[in-house]
Amino acid sequence: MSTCATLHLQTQVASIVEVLAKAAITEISQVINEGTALLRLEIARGKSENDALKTKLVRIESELQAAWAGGKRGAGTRESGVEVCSVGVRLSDETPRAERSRCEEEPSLTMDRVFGKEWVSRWRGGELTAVKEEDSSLQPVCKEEATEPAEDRLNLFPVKAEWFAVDSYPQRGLTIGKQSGLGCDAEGPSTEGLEEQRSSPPAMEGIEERQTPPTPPEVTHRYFLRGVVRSAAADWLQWRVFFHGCELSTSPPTDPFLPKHMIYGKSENDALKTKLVRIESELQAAWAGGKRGAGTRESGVEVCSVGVRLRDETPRAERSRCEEEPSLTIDRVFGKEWVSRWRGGELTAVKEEDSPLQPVCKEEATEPAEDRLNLFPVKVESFAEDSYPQRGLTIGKQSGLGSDAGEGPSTEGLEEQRSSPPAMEGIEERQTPPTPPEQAYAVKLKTRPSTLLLQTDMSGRRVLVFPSAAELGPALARLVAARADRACRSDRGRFSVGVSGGSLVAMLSKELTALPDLDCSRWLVGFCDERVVPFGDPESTYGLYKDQLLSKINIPESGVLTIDPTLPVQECAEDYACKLRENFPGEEIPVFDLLLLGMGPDGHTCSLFPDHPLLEETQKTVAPISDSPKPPPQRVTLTLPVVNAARCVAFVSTGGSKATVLKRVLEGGEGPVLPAARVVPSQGELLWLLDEPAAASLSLKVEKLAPGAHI
Ligand SMILES: O=C(O)[C@H](O)[C@@H](O)[C@H](O)[C@H](O)COP(=O)(O)O
Repeated sequence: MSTCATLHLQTQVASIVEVLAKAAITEISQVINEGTALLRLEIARGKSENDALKTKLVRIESELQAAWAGGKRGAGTRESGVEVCSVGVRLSDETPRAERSRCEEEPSLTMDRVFGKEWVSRWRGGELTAVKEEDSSLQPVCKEEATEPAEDRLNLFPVKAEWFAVDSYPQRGLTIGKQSGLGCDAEGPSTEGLEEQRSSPPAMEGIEERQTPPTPPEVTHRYFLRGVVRSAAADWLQWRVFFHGCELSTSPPTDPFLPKHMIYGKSENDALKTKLVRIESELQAAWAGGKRGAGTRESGVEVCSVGVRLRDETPRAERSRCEEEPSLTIDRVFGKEWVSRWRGGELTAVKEEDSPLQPVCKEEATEPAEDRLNLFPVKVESFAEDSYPQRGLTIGKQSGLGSDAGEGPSTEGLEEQRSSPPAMEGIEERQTPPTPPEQAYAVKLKTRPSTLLLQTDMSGRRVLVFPSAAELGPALARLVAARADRACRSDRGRFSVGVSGGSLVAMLSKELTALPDLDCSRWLVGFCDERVVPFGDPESTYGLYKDQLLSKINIPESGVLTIDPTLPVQECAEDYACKLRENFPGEEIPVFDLLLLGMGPDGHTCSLFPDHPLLEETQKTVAPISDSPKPPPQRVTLTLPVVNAARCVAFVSTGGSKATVLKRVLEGGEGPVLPAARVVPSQGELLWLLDEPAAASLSLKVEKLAPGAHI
């Protein structure tokens, strides 16, 4: 080609390229402008969302603040002016000066174990000074006077401080609470020197404080346009155009022209969202976990000073959770430790100091309101067998619950009360004197707002009497079905029940199979004891249940834990214990939801017989016995540690032949404690279902259920 033609061609190509370049640049700048406009819109939206998030955060946090400040409604006494809160003591206007200074002096430490979470809080002078959750160390908390305008404040009160190891900090959310991030080391917050930290927020070594927002990653200023530009005018034409010195990153455009803080706004936005989610879940957890006021109205669960109380609007799921997981609240106030257990919103047991947990059951209040004393978990001494007559109940006024002037609840005098039963003014004593230990005896307390009937047999025991076995049977079946429903709805998702032999087999089988729609698909049935005989032997408890019950309900084969009767009795017990371990994973002692026990005329239960060494077994969960006084001689049996670990133990005993032994088991008497009287669940409920002939000799207070009533 001649030079002239070449030049001409080059000119043409140059002019074409120039035209295209201009078109491309126009196109690109239009795209950038649109993109920028979109980004600006996005940022503006993000900013407004930011602001909304901050506003919501401040509100949520103030709600949490209120919750914390609100503590749990006290079970304290009006007179003392000191109200015990869930997380400490709070002073009211009428708190006497002496009391106020005492509160200032003695930090109250409250440890709440509610729904498996341990919340420890320390208060001084009515102010929350430190909190901790689970095994993190106590987080000091000081509430700085807010200096920033409200909408900019990130947090104002003690929330569970998330501690970031230094290397993880930049990737994770915000440090919660500048105030609560007080001094931390690699293991998390230290608590020594809390006092000086109250003066000023200490350096958070290891965690950079957020003086200024972290700068966003450098945005590359080099713009390389790499890509395929589809020219609007010429769809058919695809050009690959490279402009040196002008490269646009191929990642989503980070507009270089936007002010930095607007880009930062997005990451802050995300961080705020993260924090908000956490705070809200904290709030939910706190409410559900039993911190009054820290929850949401929806959860409907309000924590009282010693536990959780259900409200009408408490959602069913929350209600069952409260019923399922007894909340145990340990309040250390004025140097005293009050432990209270609540289940289903009702106070089921209290104890003070190192005395064992005392059961509490509530009768409907009968006295007129004005002459009732205050509701307060009373200190009830548990009586050792030999000391019982010498020690009285420390109840009501004597234990300083109705406090005297200004001194607040006093505990002096408790000691001398041990010497002689205190005068129980305003408290009706039982008509007949209570009888010696491991007895259930009840002293009627006049308290507000209800009459607490205290039984001191150290278990949440109830004695229910039915006119006859015919009425008892259906109530038993309803009890089993109700406990099964509750257990299946719990996070265990199944119902574990232990059944006994004897007359229980026929009653239970008849009544359970009479229930409509009984769903046993998630049941696990074990045997409280079993005879080591072939399953076809009429003495085999499993054999009887298989014929009368198990073959008639929808329980899977894997849902029945049987022994291997072909093994020698020792190995048989070990094999059965192994099956329990497999079916109660992680539980050193298997915890059954319900154990159904019978009691022999000699006071035996399971295959635990009077004066037998097996009564002292504390290590094994299943023990062999070869000398059973009740034939057949070879059996395996659950031991007392397993029986007493159950969430609920229900004895069923009917017939006049049991009357004498029942009186001894339930009301005590001469001689060693019988096996059935040794069933005192440590955490669970204890129910005795009797018919009137069996209860004929009892003088203790019993419950009589109306026909069809639920237990
Ligand atoms: O297999 C067993 O023998 C039982 O488990 C046993 O502990 C039974 O429950 C009592 O002996 C009461 O039996 P009655 O209810 O028949 O009196």
